[in-house]
Amino acid sequence: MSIIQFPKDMKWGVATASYQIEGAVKEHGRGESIWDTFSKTPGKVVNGDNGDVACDSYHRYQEDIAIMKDLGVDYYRFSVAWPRIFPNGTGEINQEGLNYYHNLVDTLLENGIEPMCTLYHWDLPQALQDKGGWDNRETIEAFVAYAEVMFKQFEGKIKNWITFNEPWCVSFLSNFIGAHAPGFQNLELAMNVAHHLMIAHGKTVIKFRELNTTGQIGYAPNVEWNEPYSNKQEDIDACKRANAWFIEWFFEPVFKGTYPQFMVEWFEKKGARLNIQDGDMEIINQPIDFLGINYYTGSVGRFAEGEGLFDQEKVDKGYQKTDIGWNIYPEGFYNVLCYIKEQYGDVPIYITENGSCYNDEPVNGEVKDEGRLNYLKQHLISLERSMQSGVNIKGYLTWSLLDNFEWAEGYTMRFGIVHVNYRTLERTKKDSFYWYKQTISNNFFEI
Ligand SMILES: N=NNCCOCCOc1ccc(-c2cn(C[C@@H]3NC[C@@H](O)[C@H]3O)nn2)cc1
Repeated sequence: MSIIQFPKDMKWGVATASYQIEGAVKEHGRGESIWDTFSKTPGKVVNGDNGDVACDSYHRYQEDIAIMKDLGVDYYRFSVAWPRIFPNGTGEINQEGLNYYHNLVDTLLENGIEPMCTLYHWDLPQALQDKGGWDNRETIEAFVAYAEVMFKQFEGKIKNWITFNEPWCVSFLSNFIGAHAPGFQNLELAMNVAHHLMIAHGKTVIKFRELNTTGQIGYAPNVEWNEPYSNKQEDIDACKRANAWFIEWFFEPVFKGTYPQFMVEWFEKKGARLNIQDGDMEIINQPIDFLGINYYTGSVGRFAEGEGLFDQEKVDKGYQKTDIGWNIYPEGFYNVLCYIKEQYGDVPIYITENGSCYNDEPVNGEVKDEGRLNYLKQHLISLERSMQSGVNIKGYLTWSLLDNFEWAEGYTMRFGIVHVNYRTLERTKKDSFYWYKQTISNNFFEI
């Protein structure tokens, strides 16, 4: 029996997002988001599911906070629905929308739980999409104005701010692959969306500092790890490109003020060019207080001419998979964290999302989600290993507190440590909840 021990100042938490849990999409003046539109577009979401009700956390947040209090978390990472604050994206502020988040934050603080607030977790006001969305530079200014309202409203109450969740998903998954809202399939569009997101991030960090806002600010890229199948240079280069799509493309502008040239040239070969204007890179290159990292999976990859965007194919190594079909690859978690430290130094890191999809249902009031429990253990072992290797990990927040609307997969894929019955909205703590609760309390676990 051995023990995996975490440092005494380790922070533990859970994460959710507005469109995935809140519901109440027409309540108290909320405006439409691109996910309201996308989820109601036939064929975009499994079973035609949408976030109209979701987990109804808009009305049940006190119950959810009581569950978190029982869990013993330090942090609750949630996101604000921009369309609740600015129903049209800009212009008139919706006080009822602000009131909801004040009630949420006040209740968290009353229960000794620190809020970690994500300003953008994909629910762009539809009114802004109607004017080009993130492809339109005006959306950058609209976002900074929205962020400024939030900084001023929650000064001293929210001290942990994340500008953007998973800019890769917002740009490439949503505008090149087309699997998420708004669902375009244009590489150059996706690159310009990504660039505008990063400018909005930089301008928001500048605003945060100008206002002397109490607390810390960062962003939360999602990363994968592609391990070369062999030591052949073509396999190494192919995996470098695949990794850089998530890492260098979204890290270099922030940490170095440039885009990775080898990727710029690769995209140019594909006929896609960046539209960088004077001053853009200086704006993006703002020092941040922490880096959020979202990690789920990885794979072994090798060169395959003409395969995908990067002449790279995934190699099936027989890894076990979760119920959503993603490899269980804890070594990739260790590898990517060590790579980030090697490339970007000692930036404080919070794991802002790590979790797994297992669709176990309650039996006699219990949910025996052994797969999720094993995934958690394996990835926390990798996390502790990375800390022993000098990675500056400050905290770990698992995705997710609740089963919820998993985007294009709808309600068919469950990531929660708490089961949600979508008919009755009843919450049931899973075995993984009780294991995570014990791990948080002990700050260690046995294997
Ligand atoms: N890698 N190449 N893919 C090429 C082929 O893409 C097809 C689909 O791709 C993807 C890639 C990544 C994801 C994804 C989902 N989550 C989970 C959410 N994270 C934020 C939070 O809201 C969670 O719900 N994280 N990542 C989905 C689909």
